[in-house]
Amino acid sequence: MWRRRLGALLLRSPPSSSSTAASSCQHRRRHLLPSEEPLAVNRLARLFTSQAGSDGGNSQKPFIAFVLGGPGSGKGTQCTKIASDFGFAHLSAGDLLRHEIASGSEKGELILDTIKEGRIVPSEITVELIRKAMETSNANKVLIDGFPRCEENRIAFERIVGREPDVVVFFDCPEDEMVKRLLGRNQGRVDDNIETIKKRLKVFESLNIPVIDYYSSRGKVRKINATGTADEIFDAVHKLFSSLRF
Ligand SMILES: Nc1ncnc2c1ncn2[C@@H]1O[C@H](COP(=O)(O)OP(=O)(O)O)[C@@H](O)[C@H]1O
Ligand SMILES: Nc1ccn([C@@H]2O[C@H](COP(=O)(O)OP(=O)(O)O)[C@@H](O)[C@H]2O)c(=O)n1
Ligand SMILES: [Mg+2]
Repeated sequence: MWRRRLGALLLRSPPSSSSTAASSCQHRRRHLLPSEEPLAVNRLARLFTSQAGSDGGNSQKPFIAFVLGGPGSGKGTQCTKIASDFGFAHLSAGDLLRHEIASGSEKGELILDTIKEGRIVPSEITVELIRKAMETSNANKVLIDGFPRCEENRIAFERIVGREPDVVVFFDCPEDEMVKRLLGRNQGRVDDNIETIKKRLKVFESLNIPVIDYYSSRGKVRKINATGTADEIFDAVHKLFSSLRF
């Protein structure tokens, strides 16, 4: 129901890498046997179970809000405001990946190439970065911004953590507005150019919308109209977070 056709601009572009992007995520969707679980994912499970209380566990688990929306929909902008007003830790998957590139780690080259192409980085890399960031922040309320980006991301997280996020906030924004914002972002990002933006929008439609649809069917999604000024949008966001129990 939230699927929107690409604008005329995007329809004219050849689907050069969307199929590559899809297969990169879907290629990794095979269910692993327990003995095959990536180390990072095992560690993530331990992080969550070790925070469980003596009541069987639920009271001390962090409240988790996944924050989703197309590229340029305003996820980062709104997360900063939510963190400030409601005391959430803000973990941006994209920022964590960019820091990994900047750190000069051996995974950096793969991450950089993937981001330049607008594709999805393998889940074990992203989940490990999120795990470390959660461990460091030790927060009891967490915004996870830009994750899960595809079914592989979602399955890796939920299967190991053993529960769903408490809420999924979806910033719904028209594509022409997202393109305009990204081209004006001016942060020197390697993926904020029109060619990569077209690919990212296609990846959002083909891989991320299904995740949003999945959580919608589970009653988890709170859709926010992401047009208007950042402050106008935050009015709606503020109302939403004021209504949540965390
Ligand atoms: N409501 C808005 N109206 C206009 N520009 C916005 C709005 N919200 C954010 N922006 C700008 O659009 C760009 C993308 O916003 P950002 O929060 O980084 O989105 P995302 O994290 O979803 O890609 C940034 O330059 C930001 O300052
Ligand atoms: N869960 C994630 C999040 C981001 N990424 C990569 O990082 C890029 C930038 O993500 P981002 O969340 O910072 O981008 P925006 O939607 O905020 O513009 C994405 O286009 C992907 O290439 C990923 O592979 N997996
Ligand atoms: Mg962002």
